[in-house]
Amino acid sequence: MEFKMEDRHTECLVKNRSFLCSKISLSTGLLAKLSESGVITDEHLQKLQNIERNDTTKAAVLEFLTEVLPRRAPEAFNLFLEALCESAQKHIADHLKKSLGDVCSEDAGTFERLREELRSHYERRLASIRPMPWQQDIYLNLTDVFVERQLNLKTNYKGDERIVTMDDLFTPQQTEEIPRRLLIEGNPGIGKSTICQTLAHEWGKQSCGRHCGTLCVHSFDLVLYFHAGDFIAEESVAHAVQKHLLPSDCRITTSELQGVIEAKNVLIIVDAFDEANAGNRTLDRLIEGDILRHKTLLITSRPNFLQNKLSLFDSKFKVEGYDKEEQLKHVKRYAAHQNIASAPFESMLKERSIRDLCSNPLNLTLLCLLREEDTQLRNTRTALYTSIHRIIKEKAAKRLKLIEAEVEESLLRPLYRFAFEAHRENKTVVGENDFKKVKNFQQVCEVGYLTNEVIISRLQPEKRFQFTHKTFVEFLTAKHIAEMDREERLNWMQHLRYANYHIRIGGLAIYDDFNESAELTEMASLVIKETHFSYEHYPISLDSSCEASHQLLRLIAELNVVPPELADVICKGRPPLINIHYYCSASCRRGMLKLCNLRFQPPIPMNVDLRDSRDEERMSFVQKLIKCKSIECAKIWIVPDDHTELWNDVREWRIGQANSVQQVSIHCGYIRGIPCEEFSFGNHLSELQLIGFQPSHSYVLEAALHKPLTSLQLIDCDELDDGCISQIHQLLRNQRQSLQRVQLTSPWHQHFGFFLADFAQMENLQSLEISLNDSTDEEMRSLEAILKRNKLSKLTIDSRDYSGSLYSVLNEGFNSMSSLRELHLECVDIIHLPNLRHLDLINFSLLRYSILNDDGIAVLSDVLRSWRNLQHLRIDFDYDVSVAECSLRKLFEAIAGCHRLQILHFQWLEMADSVVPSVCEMIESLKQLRKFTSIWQRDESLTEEGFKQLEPIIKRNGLNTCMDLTLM
Ligand SMILES: Nc1ncnc2c1ncn2[C@@H]1O[C@H](COP(=O)(O)OP(=O)(O)OP(=O)(O)O)[C@@H](O)[C@H]1O
Repeated sequence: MEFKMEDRHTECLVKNRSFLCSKISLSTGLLAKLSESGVITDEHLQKLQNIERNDTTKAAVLEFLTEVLPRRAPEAFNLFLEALCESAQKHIADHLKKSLGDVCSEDAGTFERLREELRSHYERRLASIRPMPWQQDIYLNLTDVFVERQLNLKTNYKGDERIVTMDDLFTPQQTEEIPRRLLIEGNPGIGKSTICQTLAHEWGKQSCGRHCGTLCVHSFDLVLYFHAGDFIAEESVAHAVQKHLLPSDCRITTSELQGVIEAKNVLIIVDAFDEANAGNRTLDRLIEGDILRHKTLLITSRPNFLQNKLSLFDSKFKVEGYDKEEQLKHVKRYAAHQNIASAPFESMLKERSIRDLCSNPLNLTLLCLLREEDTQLRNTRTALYTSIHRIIKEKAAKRLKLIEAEVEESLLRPLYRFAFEAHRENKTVVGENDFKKVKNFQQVCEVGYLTNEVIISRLQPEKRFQFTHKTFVEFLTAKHIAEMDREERLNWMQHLRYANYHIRIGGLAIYDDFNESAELTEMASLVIKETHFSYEHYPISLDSSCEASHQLLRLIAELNVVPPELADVICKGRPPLINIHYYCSASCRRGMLKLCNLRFQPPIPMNVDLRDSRDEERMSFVQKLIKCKSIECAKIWIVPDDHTELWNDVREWRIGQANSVQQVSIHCGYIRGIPCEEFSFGNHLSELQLIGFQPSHSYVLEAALHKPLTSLQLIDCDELDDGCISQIHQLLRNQRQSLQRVQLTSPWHQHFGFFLADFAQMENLQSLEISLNDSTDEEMRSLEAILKRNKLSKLTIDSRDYSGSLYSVLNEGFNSMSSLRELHLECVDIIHLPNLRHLDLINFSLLRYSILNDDGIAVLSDVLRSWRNLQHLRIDFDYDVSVAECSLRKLFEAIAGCHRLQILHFQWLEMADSVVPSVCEMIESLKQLRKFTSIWQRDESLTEEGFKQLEPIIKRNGLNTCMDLTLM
């Protein structure tokens, strides 16, 4: 890249050319200094030495003066003078300085003194960051923790932007001109001051050597670093320098300062325009170019304080929040600086409850400080937000020169109410009409939770305000809820929609601010009822998720102590089973641990799905559950990355041992190889579920051969080899008496019918799930025996090839299966199974690849009418077959008659506008329905009109809905 030297430097070199050619000695010392500071490259060096050797020193110096130096970075001139001084040619440097002085009449001595004074001031005073300015003892080393920022450069009035790095700050942008007035805008705590501080500090560190490739801060002779308030009551920049940047015994007069500032290439940095913009005459003149027009001025401000001065700026930048990479860099630098492991900080970035905060550098720094200082704080989100809120409040008090109580009373309370109202309408941006009602609104904004936004419409600018983070709206809302009176609060809670709706606001500050536990109990009962906390929850499956019933867990996670009355209410409403899913938040898990401290008799069984996350927090969570007396950690789901991890998990959690978890689900998909050490389960292993089992995992089965299994499940099982088959035969024979549940299923056309003879021997078999394909007559006879024994309560059959004999065995069997409550059929044509209507099912699924044409729907509608106790229904429609609307309507009518239905799941339902009314009627009549899912509406026959009719259903109180629709 070609650079252009400052004109006055070029002039000075031209004027002194013959002097320099005859006086300069290209000594090794000088050349070494020049290359050390980056003024010349190795190539230049060689060239100069060649010229000197083949011609004369004068010729080499001339080459340097005309071809090299003028094309280097602007600061190269000063570096050249420094190199002269340091290589015993100071007299030449002095001559040049004097000559420069002739050009611009400044006192070289004053400039040097001033520069040294400022450099050492910045180097020492700006070396650390103090995130909480009133707590001077908390500081971080700037160079160690600083994360390089990106800036959005506004490229036109419409708001188009381009990303540039900090190195490009002073590079000419739209025109060739070096920008003279620069503006950086950004939200509170986003890092504006830190950018200014870094620039001044960098400059203080003398030259940049070769590092800065462009017009960097080192190209300025002087950097003057101010807070906007420094100009108040100062008549000139020189006065402000004298008062705020120099020691009082420095003895440089303001007129000397004025001379230097005028003569030199100066950068004036002014931070926080928003904090001191009123009546700041000198600063205004500086911005307007009424004074020091040719000097570079960089101003920072929160957004939209300079609205009427925007045209004066050549470059306008915006700093935005950290992206993921910058967040990671921030926490890593922080940890390295504090000399501690970065893992806990990195996992903090993933914690859902605080993830929102992490994009703001101030909040992220506070989170790091809080996490390091007090691990307790991690335990409740309320405590964490309260700490941050306290810091923001103190910062506001300092900025606004008020005492904290005044900030709370006159600014924060109105803000809490304001947030509550915004939250109710699900807004983070508020318009003029909303804030006109609030007294002192401008000051309320300055606290730091709201930022000023101006939407430029061509006709008229519109003023709007935005909350910096959505989670803060929730926190502030909770503060308001805590201040409501009791009746108002209960009334508000009663009208909330709980299902499929995260009332996070409830999860914050409210409880700790209550003294009356009667009210707390009342509220908890309401939440238990509305979120179906006490209902039976279905065991975890791969696609199950954290739902509204966990709301209570998240609420108690926020309590420091659970009062006895509240504990009573929770014990009375205990659910028969609790699931902790992979997607549960840290707050669900903390709530669960609080629940462990209550006394449940008998203990509540719990399933925990850990999947592939082995972070410290989850590991210790499981350890605590295992030890807990009130909870029986029944089943654990793990997805080990390899055999070593599997071995570690089984050992660490003592899987299968008497006093630990005895049911396990292992996802074997990633496990390769065999552990070197012996692999074994404890002697009490009662349930083993293996997903993605392959013959290479047979050592896991081996370890279960002699355990008292009640349940063995091989799901998504690969083709078995002879060794595995005989191992399973042996296992089934060993456990013939104890096994109550077996599953051998595979989506890949596998046939496991050869185990049916073993199953037929099991007297206590209650649940059978199997994939069949091409069964032999003998196998069919075994199946018939199992069905007719009438012991099964659950049956799943998945067959690619329903031979006539399988249909007839099933259809016949249904006549005598009065114990069957759960039936799942895959790839079936239901018209061959009319005897279904003799069953008394609670849970029925017609799964994928089933044939569901108009005839099938007629049979299904018919059988549904006879299942009076049905609670759970899943229908996977056939996406290759279109069905008549009247058939669908009949089906919906039949479902509408299943009054006990709680969960309804449709897959691939073609929901056209015309069937929407009957879907609505169906759901309307299902009073007990609490979950309705309809996935993948492939056809585009649902219009916005139809969707509008569905809306009241989707939003029905107490109904958890999940609809995946495509609108036309
Ligand atoms: N680039 C960065 N690298 C590391 N930490 C940063 C960075 N920027 C900001 N921080 C952290 O965030 C805190 C707040 O940043 P800063 O004071 O610069 O924000 P601001 O935009 O000036 O805010 P306000 O408008 O409230 O004055 C700093 O004290 C520092 O701890």
